[in-house]
Amino acid sequence: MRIIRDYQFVRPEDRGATAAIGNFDGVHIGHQAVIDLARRAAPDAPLGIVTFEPHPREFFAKDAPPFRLMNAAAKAHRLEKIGVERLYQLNFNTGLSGLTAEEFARDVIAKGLGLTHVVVGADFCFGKGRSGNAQMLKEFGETYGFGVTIADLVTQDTAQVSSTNIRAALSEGRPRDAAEMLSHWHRIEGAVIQGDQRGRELGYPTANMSIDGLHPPKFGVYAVLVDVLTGPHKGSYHGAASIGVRPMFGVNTPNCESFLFDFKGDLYGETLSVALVDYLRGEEKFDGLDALITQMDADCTRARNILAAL
Ligand SMILES: Cc1cc2nc3c(=O)[nH]c(=O)nc-3n(C[C@H](O)[C@H](O)[C@H](O)COP(=O)(O)O)c2cc1C
Ligand SMILES: Nc1ncnc2c1ncn2[C@@H]1O[C@H](COP(=O)(O)OP(=O)(O)O)[C@@H](O)[C@H]1O
Repeated sequence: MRIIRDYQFVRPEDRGATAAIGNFDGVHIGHQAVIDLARRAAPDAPLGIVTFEPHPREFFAKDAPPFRLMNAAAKAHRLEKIGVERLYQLNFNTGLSGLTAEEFARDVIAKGLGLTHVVVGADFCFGKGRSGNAQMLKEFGETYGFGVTIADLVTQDTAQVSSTNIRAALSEGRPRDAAEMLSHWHRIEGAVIQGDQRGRELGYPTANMSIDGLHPPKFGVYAVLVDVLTGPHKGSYHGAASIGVRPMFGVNTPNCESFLFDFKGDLYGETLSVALVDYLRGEEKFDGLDALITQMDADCTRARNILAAL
């Protein structure tokens, strides 16, 4: 998969794609259905995605609480996994956000990216002030020479599959419900950073990751599948992770800390992808470290059993 960030200087081999347009936060089954339509609309053309970084909501409401299900790198990984060949990850700035609907259709889709076909969800809005809708895109396509497919919204058990419902499932500690809507585990992806070096003293070294900018799942302890994506320890591991603020130690910045079972080694700086499988319990403040360690032992036994049964 090639990532193209600037729509004004696109190489000839990156033009002529069929692409789905949207934010695709989570890449859930609704998104995948839209992407499939793009694939089927022109099976011989490269399959593309047009998306925006930062997410337009982050751009317009910089102080709003974090809501993203995945960062840009995690989204790119997921899209590559499902067969996307061109990721047009457009820089969402004053210039792009100021284009009218027609300018976006003409200058970005047609002239800039040279797309032959685009697919959007039925609720798609685009252009300055969200003034363009799916039907208008169809008309612009006729004028500027690209095909347009409007995808229906996908539903499951009557509830709409949406990034919003996935966020709600995660906030309520229901990662399996989120996974059902995603068709894959919800994952937190990023680099392993330094913590307080306390874990190793507890007998539980934990690989720490920032969750900055991400929608926070319910704070607490999870059974997790951990993929180490880089470095000498590349591979898949079972583990237990704690997401939250560590009330035992009075820390305020939330993060994600994973203990990998049957593993020893240095993970600092490596990229991890941590899949949330089951929520085990809330974060607690114990009377002493021994009580915390006893509880962590129990958490790990439970997590091992859950993960062995997958
Ligand atoms: C399975 C598991 C359960 C945990 N439970 C709690 C908890 O209930 N309360 C808490 O404050 N921290 C909890 N933690 C977080 C630990 O306190 C933290 O990983 C440890 O302090 C190491 O921090 P460090 O990586 O910054 O050195 C848990 C961690 C793991 C791996
Ligand atoms: N089984 C393991 N699970 C997670 N990390 C481990 C494990 N064994 C060794 N490590 C290493 O130890 C580091 C965590 O140790 P810890 O004392 O918790 O330090 P920190 O506070 O910096 O996270 C990890 O980042 C990783 O490099």
